[in-house]
Amino acid sequence: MKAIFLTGFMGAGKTTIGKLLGEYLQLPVIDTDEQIEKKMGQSIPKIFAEKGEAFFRKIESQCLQQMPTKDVIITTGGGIVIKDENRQWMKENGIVIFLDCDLDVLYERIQQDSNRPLANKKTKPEIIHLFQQRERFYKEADFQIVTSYLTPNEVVWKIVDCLKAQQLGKNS
Ligand SMILES: Nc1ncnc2c1ncn2[C@@H]1O[C@H](COP(=O)(O)OP(=O)(O)O)[C@@H](O)[C@H]1O
Ligand SMILES: O=C(O)C1=C[C@@H](OP(=O)(O)O)[C@@H](O)[C@H](O)C1
Ligand SMILES: [Mg+2]
Repeated sequence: MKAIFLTGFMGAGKTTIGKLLGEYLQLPVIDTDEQIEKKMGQSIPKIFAEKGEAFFRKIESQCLQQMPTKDVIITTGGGIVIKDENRQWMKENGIVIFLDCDLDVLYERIQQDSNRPLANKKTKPEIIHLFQQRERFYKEADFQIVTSYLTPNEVVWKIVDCLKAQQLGKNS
């Protein structure tokens, strides 16, 4: 099976749902943020604070493009879609699933989280603006699932439905 990429804004549940999906499908899960932290030996906030966003984005693209592309679930950071080369690489190498989520729900989840430097201390209008800048990129995904009022397990089942539909499409 081709790699499954979960994309979406900060707080949409990519990391959480990826782990559950991995258990359900019995596939390994790799989180791009975790890979970056391992490679750099530093936390995401520290990388942003000491080296800046442009550096983080460079490492993020490198990590993404070194990922396996078969029988794996890859959970991405919310900003991975900004770069054309990343979106293109994911499309070419896997199935891209956009976890879409209501901005009110997202804001509640991320506003207090000091692990997300691009959300920390931002006002709600600033968060909305950031989302709007990225929305069209998220929408390039193969599938879009609205997760706002679903439990993580319900999201997993929806993803499995998408994968089955995709498989049926290929066989018909
Ligand atoms: N479907 C959901 N329902 C309720 N809470 C969720 C759901 N998905 C994620 N969460 C919670 O939201 C927070 C952010 O989830 P996370 O997986 O880190 O998001 P992302 O990786 O997309 O930034 C976590 O506290 C997680 O437990
Ligand atoms: O949206 C973004 O630009 C970011 C999202 C984060 O990942 P999550 O989407 O898992 O929070 C992480 O990659 C970094 O803080 C930047
Ligand atoms: Mg995450």
